[in-house]
Order: sequence, then structure tokens, then C-alpha cells
Amino acid sequence: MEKFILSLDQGTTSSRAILFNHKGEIVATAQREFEQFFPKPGWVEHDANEIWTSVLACMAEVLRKADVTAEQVVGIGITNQRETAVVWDKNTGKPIYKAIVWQSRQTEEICRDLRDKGYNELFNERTGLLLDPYFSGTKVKWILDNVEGAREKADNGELLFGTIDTWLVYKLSGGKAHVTDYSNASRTLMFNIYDLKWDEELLDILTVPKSMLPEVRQSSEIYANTIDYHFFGFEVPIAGIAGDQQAALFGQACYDKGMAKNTYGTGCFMLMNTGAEGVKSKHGLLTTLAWGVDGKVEYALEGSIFVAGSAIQWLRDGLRIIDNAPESEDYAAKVDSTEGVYVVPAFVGLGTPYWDSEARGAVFGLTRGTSKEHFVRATLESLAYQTKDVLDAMVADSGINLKSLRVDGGAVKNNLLMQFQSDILGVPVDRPVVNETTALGAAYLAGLAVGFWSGKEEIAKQWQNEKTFAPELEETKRDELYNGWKKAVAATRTFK
Ligand SMILES: Nc1ncnc2c1ncn2[C@@H]1O[C@H](COP(=O)(O)OP(=O)(O)O)[C@@H](O)[C@H]1O
Ligand SMILES: O=P(O)(O)OC[C@H](O)CO
Repeated sequence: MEKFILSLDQGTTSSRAILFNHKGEIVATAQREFEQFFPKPGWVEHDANEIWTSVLACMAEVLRKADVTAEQVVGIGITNQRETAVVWDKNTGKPIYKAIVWQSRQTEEICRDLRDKGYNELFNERTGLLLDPYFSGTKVKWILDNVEGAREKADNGELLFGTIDTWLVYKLSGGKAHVTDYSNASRTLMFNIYDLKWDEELLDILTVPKSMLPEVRQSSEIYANTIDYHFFGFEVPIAGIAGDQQAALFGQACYDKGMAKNTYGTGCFMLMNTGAEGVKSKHGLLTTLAWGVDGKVEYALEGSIFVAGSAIQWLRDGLRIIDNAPESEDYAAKVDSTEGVYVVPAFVGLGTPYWDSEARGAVFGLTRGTSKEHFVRATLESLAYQTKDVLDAMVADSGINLKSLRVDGGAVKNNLLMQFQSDILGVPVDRPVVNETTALGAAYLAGLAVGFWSGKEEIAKQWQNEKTFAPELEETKRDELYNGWKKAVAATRTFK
């Protein structure tokens, strides 16, 4: 009887269940989108129950599609949109508020207040992060401060907090396990990434009771079994957890110091493996835990771009100038350049290297000759320019010049974007055969824990390149285009 690993990839816009075989190949995929709530400008929320039911539906569908029984699944790996915060009642298992999404800006005031009190340095030193609404800690505080009765319940030990991994393991295990892994904990603003403990002083500042927090475990180990009635009469070990960007780094087999990947999903996230050492950034990158495997943790440097593929969704759903994401390539290809048009999609502020949460989106260089094609192309190009900002910071901090950049995520199917990316970076871009590297990374982590794969060496051999995009643009032209982008960003930031 052939065996498989089931990977649950809970992303910002959709949940996916993907079944992998022993060769690390995709056997079947199921995907469900769910509702995005924008209750106020800059706020983004999800319904945690809808996330759970979307995951359940995907699990059922993927097994049915592959004609595989639960008995053939030797382990489940979970990977998730990170930072998104859920708080639920321990007694009822029901969330007391919507999940506050990583993109949401509703804790800007809390962050500003903490920054004004001079706490940024302390948080940065211990967590590798910054006092920005992006991270979970201030979202938990916001829920406790704003939901009626929440603070009292939390103080009585009646509430639990979790990122989406924690929430899913809790639901899959029938409430038996309240756990997370190092990679997710390192995104909360409450976890000391050097002591590997919840930081009591930071918790006091954030007024979050420690009793709410999950137990932090390795990224590859058995945390609990699924309860059989949710999993078709069979218990399956949940054996891998990692935040989606760290999972992608693992799935891209970036196991050596200095190897990096960039994932183009809702946002764009570049991570570089820095080994056993957490490198402190001087250029706006985050220091984060990559994973804990075999009793050891490894670190990564990260550049976070808040709006990437979601800018393409905005062209589709907001402006309604394209019908679907792939069409962005068709329109962009109809023109040779944007003719000086720049779109800066700072819809929820700007992340690395600017960390400007009050900036908002802007368009520059419009003329009477600007067409839809130029506009679409400029939006696509903004993904590449933002990535160039991040790579420059990465090179400055690490001193490592990348030989190539491994890429993945929904938008890398766009060949024009990938070629432009390589042109703007002046670095070859490698797109692997398995584009679902986030899910693959979680599958690997789970598979290692249950002995499905023997070790990282076996996994690294499975990585295969599908296509390399080599730089073709002259350096002077590259500099000219990128200088235009920098001017556009600078101008965007003055409009507040
Ligand atoms: N051909 C394409 N060109 C540009 N963007 C694309 C293309 N296909 C998908 N996308 C973008 O990729 C994103 C989906 O990627 P995915 O990795 O599934 O994201 P997430 O995990 O954040 O939900 C969407 O924002 C979509 O707009
Ligand atoms: O859902 P994605 O793939 O855009 O990833 C979101 C990140 O984990 C946010 O930090």
C-alpha cells in the first residue's frame, strides 16, 4: 500500500491540501478561497471557523481526488500564513473575535505608543522584529483591550491564543494540543529567539498573560494525532509545523548558510539561511527562526513585502481591469516598458527596508499616452522593484552576493515578471519544478519526523530546477529604471 504525506497550507487568501508521494511529487491538490473582511481602511480580518472548515473540506477533497484512504497518510504537515492572531475560549473552543490578519494595521496606535515609550530597541534585541502592527503581539493586546470581557477572562486563564498553525492543530486534535513551533513563535513579538522562551518582560509590556500562549516545540516532531471522526475514522500523526515562509525555505532545500529564496504570494518574502547564528540587521531586515529540527534551531534573515500578488488581485477585484491574474502577463507583454509609470502598492504601508506603516499606495509618471497595458505592467514590475530593495538590504547585511535566487509562490508562473525580476536584480532566478514549495517544506518536516524520509541530504537531492531566468538588461538601463522606483517610493512617503 503506497504511503503519502498530507500537507495543509493555510495561506492568506486560500487554504490548500496537497498530497505528496515519497519522491516529493504532488499527487493531488485541493484548494478553497475564503472571505476577506476589511471592516475599516487598513484593517484585514478572517473568520477562524471558516478557515478551519475550508481546511477540512480541502482534506476530504484531496483524498477523494487521489483515491487515497486516511490509512495511507503517514503524517500531516501544517504550514500557515504567519502572525495572524486567533484568540479563543478554552471552555467552548470558540474564537472571541475574528482572526486579525498579518496585513492588518489596526494596532498602529498601540505600536506608536510603545515606540514613543522607547521600547523598539528592546523588542528588536530579543525578538529580531520591530514594533510594527504586522506581528501578533499587539494584535493579541488589541483583542484583550477591545472585546468585552476578554481581559477578565484572559486573567482567569480562560482564553487561548494561537497563530493559525496552533488553531489548526487544536481543532485537528480535538482540543488536545495547544502548541506551535519555533518558526511561528518567532513572529509573535513575544518570543525571545535567543533564549528560545516566551519573554516575561515583553509579555508584561504587552499585557498578555502567559497562560494564553501555546507550548513551543520543534518544527519536525509528532505533536498529536488527529481525532478519528474528523479524519475519516483514522488517527494520523500531526508531525510538522512551520510558518509558510520558513516552510518554503525548507522546501527549496536552502539548508546551507547563504542560500535564499523569495516567495511571491499575497505578499513577497525573501529569506536567507544564516545557520546557527541569528544575524542582526542594520538595513531593515528581520532576524527570525528558520526552524527547529533534530534538537537544533537555525536562523534566517528576512525581508518582508506586504503587497505583491495582492496588487494583482487589486487590478482584478478593485480596479477590475483584468479578469484573472495570468492576464496581467498578457497585458504587460503588449508594451515594451511602462514608459516611466511606477505603481507603489503601499496599500498597508511599506515593510522592508522602509518600515513605514503610514505610507499608502501611489502612482507616478502618468501621461495622456498611458494605457491599461502600462498600468498593469507597472503594477507587476512593483513586485520586482520591491524585491530588489530587499535583496540590496540582504547583501548589505550578510555580505553575501547571491549566485542565484530560488523563487516560488503563485505569481512565479508569470514568465514576464520572472524575467524582469532577473533583469532588475542582475542575478539569475531559478524556478523549481515543484512550485508548491511551501506545502512541500511542511511535508518534508512531517515526513522527517515519522521516518518517511531519512534526512535533509535525501530531500536536497529531490530539488529540481524547471527554468532559469538569466539577466538580459544592460546595467545602465537597470540603474535608470531602479532609480525611478526609488524616487517614486521617496515621493510616496512624503504624502501622509
Ligand atoms: N500569473 C500570475 N501573475 C501574477 N500574479 C499571479 C499570477 N498567478 C497568481 N498570482 C498572484 O499570486 C497570489 C496567489 O499566490 P499564493 O502563493 O497562492 O498566495 P497566498 O499563499 O498568499 O494565498 C495572488 O495574489 C495572485 O494575484
Ligand atoms: O499567505 P502568504 O503566502 O502571503 O504568506 C503570508 C506570510 O506568512 C505573512 O508573514
